[in-house]
Amino acid sequence: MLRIAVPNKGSLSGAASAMLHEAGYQQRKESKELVLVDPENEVEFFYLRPRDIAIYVSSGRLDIGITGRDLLLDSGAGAEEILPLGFARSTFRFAAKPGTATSVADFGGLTIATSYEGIVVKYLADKGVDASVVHLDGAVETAIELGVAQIIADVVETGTSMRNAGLEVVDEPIMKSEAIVVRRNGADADEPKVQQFLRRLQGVLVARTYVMMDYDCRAEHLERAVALTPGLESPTISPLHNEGWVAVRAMVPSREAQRIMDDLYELGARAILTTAIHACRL
Ligand SMILES: Nc1ncnc2c1ncn2[C@@H]1O[C@H](COP(=O)(O)OP(=O)(O)OP(=O)(O)O)[C@@H](O)[C@H]1O
Ligand SMILES: O=P(O)(O)OC[C@H]1O[C@H](OP(=O)(O)OP(=O)(O)O)[C@H](O)[C@@H]1O
Ligand SMILES: [Mg+2]
Repeated sequence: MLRIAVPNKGSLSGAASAMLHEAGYQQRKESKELVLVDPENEVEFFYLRPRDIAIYVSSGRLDIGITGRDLLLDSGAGAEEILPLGFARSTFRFAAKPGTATSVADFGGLTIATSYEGIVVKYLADKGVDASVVHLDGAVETAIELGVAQIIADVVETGTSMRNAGLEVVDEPIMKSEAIVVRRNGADADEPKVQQFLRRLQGVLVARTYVMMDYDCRAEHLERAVALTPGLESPTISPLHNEGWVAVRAMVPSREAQRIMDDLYELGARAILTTAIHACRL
């Protein structure tokens, strides 16, 4: 049985379970369940704190896990990213009251509050900046108002929390994060059960970002139409009963679907349809 760590709380938890469910796996029905066995798929899910997941996976007790890229880096655990999952996207940034600092080089002698001490200490060391770091569990934005620190380093998604605390970001983002799949450093990359799990998640990612497009067009416009809808490998072309017309079928990125439909219509294509993809293996 493949043993997989899934976030039990926080920003990653709901989206990770939703993605696993879309990939055909059973998921727990209530948040107090700690372990769930899915015998049909030969998988066992362990619901763990997102921060602990890279540590469990690096110990070799669990085969793979879903966590955040920032949490993996912060843990310093011997685990590596094998698939980005496209949700819980954020940046990790420094912020301060306006006028405190314009770059990391100004942080010398100051105190920085963060829940991600591992990332911050390493970053400051790489930059050769001598600042103190104080660890807080959350609501880090308030640390400056309460005098615990002059700088914070925290997750920024929309920037609302920082703005509400009257802070502005300082310097470039330390890193970009999103949910990822991790496994132990150096573990066998070709393990069939792991490969099958990754293919299922990749199938969900593709189903979420592509739609299937069908349309009819005159044969003389085919090359221009295909340039608009090249598909992933190459579009399917079928003859229509009406001579001189063909039917085309190709996957297109959902974000571009409406623009492509407009362009195809301009080209003379008709009966242009898009349908959702529920699952796929590429
Ligand atoms: N507002 C957010 N938007 C996107 N990702 C976020 C956000 N807040 C936290 N994350 C991501 O979630 C992961 C941290 O999860 P964790 O459960 O430890 O904290 P949390 O989501 O802030 O939950 P809580 O504060 O309720 O414990 C990190 O990968 C982080 O980048
Ligand atoms: O840029 P924003 O869209 O405002 O999102 C970022 C905020 O979201 C998270 O906080 P959370 O609500 O999890 O509280 P916490 O700080 O206690 O973890 C994170 O720690 C930031 O504070
Ligand atoms: Mg939080």
